[in-house]
Amino acid sequence: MITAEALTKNYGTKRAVDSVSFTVQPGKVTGFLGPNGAGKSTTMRMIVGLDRPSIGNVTVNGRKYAEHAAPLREVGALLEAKSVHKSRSARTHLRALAATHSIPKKRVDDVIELTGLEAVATKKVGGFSLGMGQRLGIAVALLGDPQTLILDEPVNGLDPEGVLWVRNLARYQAAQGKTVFISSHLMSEMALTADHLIVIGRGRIIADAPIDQVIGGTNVPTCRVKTDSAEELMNALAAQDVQLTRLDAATVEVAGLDGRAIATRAMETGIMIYELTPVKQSLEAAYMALTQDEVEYHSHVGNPLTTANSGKQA
Ligand SMILES: Nc1ncnc2c1ncn2[C@@H]1O[C@H](COP(=O)(O)OP(=O)(O)OP(=O)(O)O)[C@@H](O)[C@H]1O
Repeated sequence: MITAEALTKNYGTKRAVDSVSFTVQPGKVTGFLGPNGAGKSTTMRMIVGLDRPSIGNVTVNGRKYAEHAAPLREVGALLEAKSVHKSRSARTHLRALAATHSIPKKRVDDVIELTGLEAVATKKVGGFSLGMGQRLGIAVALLGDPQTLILDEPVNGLDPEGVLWVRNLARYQAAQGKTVFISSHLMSEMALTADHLIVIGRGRIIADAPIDQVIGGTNVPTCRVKTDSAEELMNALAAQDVQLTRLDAATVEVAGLDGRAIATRAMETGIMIYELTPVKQSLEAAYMALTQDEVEYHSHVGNPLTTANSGKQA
């Protein structure tokens, strides 16, 4: 179990993590989500003692990371900053780490096989692709067969087979009763992997709940409607709190009204609709709704077909 209490990190005048308290439970995969710069990596780095909290504290199974006699056996971590000698081979790197914890060479061979690194195990790490580097980082995390796994963006750079493998690995480890804490920006993948989510924005926790609750909590009724009069339908449905998105010539997505309300309005205005399909809320949509006020680094290319709170067609 990971326990954070009023955990805070200041970098100069910047408060990267702002008094966060949470527990990450064993036997579950806990996803750690948040916009760029929200404080995910800083939090993870504090868990494994790579950054010192300015205020508060964080423990793994009741102790600070540095107080564990054999930290690699207690906590396996894949973090962004890698301290790998680029001229070393993957196998040499893993063996050197294993030697610090009296981990047998056999375990090194096992994690090389487990992470699909056999073919490049003797190659210099400096020449590794992004995905191979990630696999090596995961191999390091698994080396001590730890009770707790902390993976910061583990699927970054992995091919589809690798992404699936990380998902299965995380699920398997949790099923074994281990604590698994994963950050990711890939919502579709997180939806398939996590049981529980902690969402952070500008250094503060904005959600800490089972994934179904996070998705359901921001649920806005949404339907896809097919009609030959899309523009007229959008005009008829336009209202505060209704978001209308023209998906194609004959399809409008309506968020904020249920099927009955849409059908009633269409009938009142003499618009024929020939399909009305409820859309299940996605984790991505729930995440966007949760974090819309927390994003520091906005992109400015929107969907030109989306009109919020307006019935105008783009
Ligand atoms: N060593 C540092 N010195 C100064 N500021 C830092 C340092 N590390 C992180 N920060 C700042 O702290 C904030 C949180 O950064 P952090 O890397 O934890 O975010 P994140 O949620 O992991 O973001 P991303 O999704 O982009 O990886 C950011 O504003 C970042 O610029």
